[in-house]
Amino acid sequence: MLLNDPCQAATFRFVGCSFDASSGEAQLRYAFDDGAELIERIVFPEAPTLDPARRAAFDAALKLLHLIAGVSYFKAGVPAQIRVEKYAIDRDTADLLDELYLQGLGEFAYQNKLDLRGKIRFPVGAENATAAVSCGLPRRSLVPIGGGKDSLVSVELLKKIGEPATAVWVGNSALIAACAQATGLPMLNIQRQIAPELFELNRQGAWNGHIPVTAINSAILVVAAILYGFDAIAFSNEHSASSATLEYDGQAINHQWSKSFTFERRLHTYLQSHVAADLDYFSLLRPLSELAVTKRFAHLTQYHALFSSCNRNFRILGTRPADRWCGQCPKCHFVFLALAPFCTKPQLVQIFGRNLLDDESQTAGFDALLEYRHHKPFECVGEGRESRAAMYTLSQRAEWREDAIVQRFTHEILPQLDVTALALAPLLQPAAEHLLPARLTAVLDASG
Ligand SMILES: CC(=O)N[C@H]1[C@@H](OP(=O)(O)OP(=O)(O)OC[C@H]2O[C@@H](n3ccc(=O)[nH]c3=O)[C@H](O)[C@@H]2O)O[C@H](CO)[C@@H](O)[C@@H]1O[C@H](C)C(=O)N[C@@H](C)C(=O)N[C@@H](CCC(=O)O)C(=O)O
Ligand SMILES: Nc1ncnc2c1ncn2[C@@H]1O[C@H](COP(=O)(O)OP(=O)(O)OP(=O)(O)O)[C@@H](O)[C@H]1O
Repeated sequence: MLLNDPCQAATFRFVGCSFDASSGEAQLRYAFDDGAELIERIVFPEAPTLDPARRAAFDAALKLLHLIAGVSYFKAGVPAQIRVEKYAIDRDTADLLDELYLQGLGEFAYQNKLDLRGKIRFPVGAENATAAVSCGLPRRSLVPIGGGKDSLVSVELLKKIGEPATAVWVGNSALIAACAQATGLPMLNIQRQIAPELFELNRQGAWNGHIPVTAINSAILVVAAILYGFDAIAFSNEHSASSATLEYDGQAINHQWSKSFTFERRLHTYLQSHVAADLDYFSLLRPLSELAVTKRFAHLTQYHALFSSCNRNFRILGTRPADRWCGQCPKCHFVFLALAPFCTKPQLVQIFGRNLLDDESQTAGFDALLEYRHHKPFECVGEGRESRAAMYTLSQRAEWREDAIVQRFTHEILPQLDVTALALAPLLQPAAEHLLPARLTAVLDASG
């Protein structure tokens, strides 16, 4: 199949979106210039008949999903012009998208040596919308499950305070399904099929790189919340996700931008004013650092043989690790290091099947986490100060201090650091910022 070269296109078109109530399939259509349509399909299983009170909210949510999910395709060509057909968007919507596309594609632009500043402009064709109204959403939470530790910590916090919740995931990962099953919560699995032509465009050399996938999952779950009736979407994005990966040319580049508090607040406000006034979008773990999360996860032994944070498990096309942890990537390195202060050594080695801290070939990977001679990796890992505090803690423990990577830290890196900045305890204190609805703030006490 030979497709138009998206890098030569003048315009990226949001061609239209639709929802088939009988099959539960949403179709999101895009194109470059007058090229073939790229159609993403998202299937909401056993979709109930839409409550008429929620019709307007559903239509607004579907358009928002169309606009946000377009980032996967837009990035293949990054044309100068954006056209939204079939419906018009207002200033607030355009501002939200301009920021999401610029910041969410920050890593993509940095890696591809592109400067997108001032170049992404969604066209405004409508007056600002009148304020959204409440649409009678029942009081219950959707908890997105990613297969990793964070969402499982959230699940257990919600159970502790008796919040009615459903575990939801996007895509067909068996690993995520097993974690969701183990929560014992009701489950909802939403299928997502990226337009296959995108993979062909990638093979033909289109622009490629990281996209703000949490924003896409968020928009899918907003549609689900309105369709099935949930008034809360409880993500599990920690405080540390707001820190930039690096600074470049005056711009903060954050791999995890769509997990940041900035994006959370932006989407939360937008949804309540433009989609449904009674829908709460927030992260339950926002006050917690990565280390505060791993401390809690260390006690959730029922999930230790099931979870994985290694993103190689979640590829659509590429090869996946045989045994849940590839042991080579930044996520494997970070989660090993961040759990180590809170687990016994045999427990941790059993989870990973090996001791990554006693493997000299992993030195560069751990150096990057410590921000020693490298910048923090482009992955969802904690702040450099968290990794340094965890490593320092291990260097003081008999069971870890002889291990190759820990020994090297002690002899080569530690003498260059200020020991007073390496304490674990301050990093375990909850931060004040969060958007939890009042009924859920009890989890902040339950998480102590
Ligand atoms: C699983 C993964 O990390 N994938 C990234 C990887 O993709 P790769 O080519 O190795 O394989 P596939 O996942 O099979 O994807 C094939 C191509 O499809 C495109 N694509 C995929 C999903 C999507 O939503 N939009 C897409 O455009 C893309 O062109 C793929 O090449 O490398 C890609 C290029 O850097 C990344 O775009 C892939 O990232 C996925 C979108 C993904 O799901 N990544 C998450 C695991 C991830 O990075 N999560 C973040 C959360 C932060 C955030 O929301 O920004 C994290 O954990 O750090
Ligand atoms: N396929 C998915 N479907 C729904 N939600 C997802 C999916 N993948 C990730 N998420 C959610 O996105 C957020 C960020 O994902 P992230 O990978 O950081 O979390 P995690 O998988 O719970 O933990 P870990 O940091 O150990 O990987 C979490 O709330 C997670 O539940």
